[in-house]
Amino acid sequence: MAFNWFQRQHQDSSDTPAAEKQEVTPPVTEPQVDPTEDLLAFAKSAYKNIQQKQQASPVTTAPEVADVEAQTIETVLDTAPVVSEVALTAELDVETANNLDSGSLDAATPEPTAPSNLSFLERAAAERQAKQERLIAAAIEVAQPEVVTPATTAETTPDQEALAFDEGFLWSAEVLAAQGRRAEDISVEEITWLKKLRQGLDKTRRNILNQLKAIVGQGPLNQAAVSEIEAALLQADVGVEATDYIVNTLQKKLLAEVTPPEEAIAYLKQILRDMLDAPLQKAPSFSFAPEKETLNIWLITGVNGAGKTTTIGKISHLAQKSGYKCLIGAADTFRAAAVEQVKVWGQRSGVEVIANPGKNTDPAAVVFDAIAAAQARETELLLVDTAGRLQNKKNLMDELGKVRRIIDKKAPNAKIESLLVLDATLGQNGLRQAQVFSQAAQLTGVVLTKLDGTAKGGVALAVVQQLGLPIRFIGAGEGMEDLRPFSSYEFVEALLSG
Ligand SMILES: Nc1nc2c(ncn2[C@@H]2O[C@H](COP(=O)(O)OP(=O)(O)OP(=O)(O)O)[C@@H](O)[C@H]2O)c(=O)[nH]1
Repeated sequence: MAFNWFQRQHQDSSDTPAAEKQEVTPPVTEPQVDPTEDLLAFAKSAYKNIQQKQQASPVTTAPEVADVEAQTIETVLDTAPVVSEVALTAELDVETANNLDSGSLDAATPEPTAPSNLSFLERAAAERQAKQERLIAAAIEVAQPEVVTPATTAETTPDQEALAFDEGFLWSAEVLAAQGRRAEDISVEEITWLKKLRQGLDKTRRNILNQLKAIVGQGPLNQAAVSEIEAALLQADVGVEATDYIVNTLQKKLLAEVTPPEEAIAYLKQILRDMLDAPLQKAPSFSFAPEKETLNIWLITGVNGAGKTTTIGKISHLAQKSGYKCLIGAADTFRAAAVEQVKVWGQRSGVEVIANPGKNTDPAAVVFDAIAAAQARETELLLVDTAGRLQNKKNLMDELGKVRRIIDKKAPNAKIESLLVLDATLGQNGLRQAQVFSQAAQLTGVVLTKLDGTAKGGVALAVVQQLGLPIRFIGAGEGMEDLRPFSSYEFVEALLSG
C-alpha cells in the first residue's frame, strides 16, 4: 500500500493524541534509545515488519500501457473562448463514452444525409450520428486530445526494492525512533528516503562535521575555534547572516562552559532546527499538505533549470499516491519545451495536464482553463508551472501578477500557495535569484532541489534566514520518489550525524 507522506504523523498507530501528531517536528531532545542494543532491537523489528509487509503485498507491476494512456490523456484546449472549449471537450467525452457504451462507433460510417426510405426516428438518429462525427472530426482538426505515449520502463518504487539492513538502515531507524515512531509503523519509503537524504548530504556533512568535531568539546571556544566554525559553515553555503547567528548563539553557551563534543553537536543541531522552523512559528500547523475536498492551487515558480517541472511531476506523484485528486496546469508558455516536459511528467505520475497548444499563449489563459477543468473535476490539488526566464523583473512581476489575479477571481475560495523552487547547487547565487522572485510573487514557501551530492547543503539555512520562508519540500535526486515534504529534524540529522 502506498505510504501517505502528507499525513505521515497521522498514520502511525501510536497512542499519541492527534493534536500532538500534527507537529511534524519531533521532540527536540536527543534520542532516548541511546543504548545500542535498544536501537538494534528497534531496527531489527522495523526491518522484519517491512519485509513482512513486502511479502504480504503483491509486487506492483508496471502499469498496463492502456491504463497509463487512459489516465494520462492530456486535455489540450484551444485558445478562445476557453470555457466553451472545455465544455465542448466534456460534451464530446460524454457523447463518445455513450457511443462506446452502445457500440455505435463500430457501425458503418454514416452517410452525410439520412436516406429518405428511413423512418423519422431512424433519420433523426442517423443525422445525430453524422453531426457527432462532424463534431469529432472538427475537434480533432482544431484541438485533438493528445495521448502521451507512456514510458516504456516502469520506475521501481521503494516498496518493490530489496532493502539492505545496513548502516544507512540503522541510522534511518534511529532518526525515526527519535521522533517517537513505532517499529511496526515504519515504512520502506521512509527508510529509503532517509538513506538517500543522508547520502545526498554526505559531502556537506563531512566538510562541516569533521571540522566541528575537531573544535567543539576541546574546551571553551577561543577566537581561532570560532573562526574555524565560521569557515566550515560558510563553505557549506550557510551564508554570512545565518553563520553569524549560529556562531553567536553557539558562543554564548560554549564560551561559558566546557561542553563534551556530543553535547555541543546536539546543541548546534537544536540551533539549526530552531532556525529552520522559525518561519512556521505563526503557522497553524508545521505540516504542509493540501486540504482535502478543497481546491488547493500551488503556483510553482523559479528560474528555468532549478527543477520546477521535475518538482511538479514529483509532487503530483506524491499527491496522487496520497489520495488527492490532482491536475497540472502547463502555464510556462514562454518556452515550448517546458510544456512538453511537464506533459511527460504528468504522464509518468498519471496526472492530467491542461496545456494550450498555441505558440506564445497567455499563461493566465492556461491558468483560467486549468481552474475551470479543476473545478469541473473536483480537483483537490492544481499544480501550476510558471515561466522562469522572463527578460526582466517587470515582465516577471506582470505575468505572475496576472496569473494571481485570474486565480483570485476564478477561484476565490481556493487555498493558494506560491512555492519557489531553488537549486541547492547554486548556493548563494541561487538566493540572489530568489530575492527577485520573492519581490514578484507572493511566495509562501521554498522547494530546495538537487541536495544530492552537493557540498552546499547548508544553503537551506541561508534560504530560511534570508528569505524568511519555510522550506516545504526537498529534492535529492532526479527520480519520481526523490522529493519529500521537508522535516527540519531529519534534515539536521542528515547534515550533522556522523
Ligand atoms: N540531481 C538532481 N537533479 C535534479 C533534481 N531536481 C531536478 N533535477 C534535474 O535538473 C534539471 C532541470 O530540471 P527541470 O525540472 O527541467 O527544471 P525547470 O526549472 O523546470 O527548468 P525548465 O525545464 O528549463 O523550465 C533536470 O535535468 C532534472 O532532472 C534533484 O533533486 N537532483
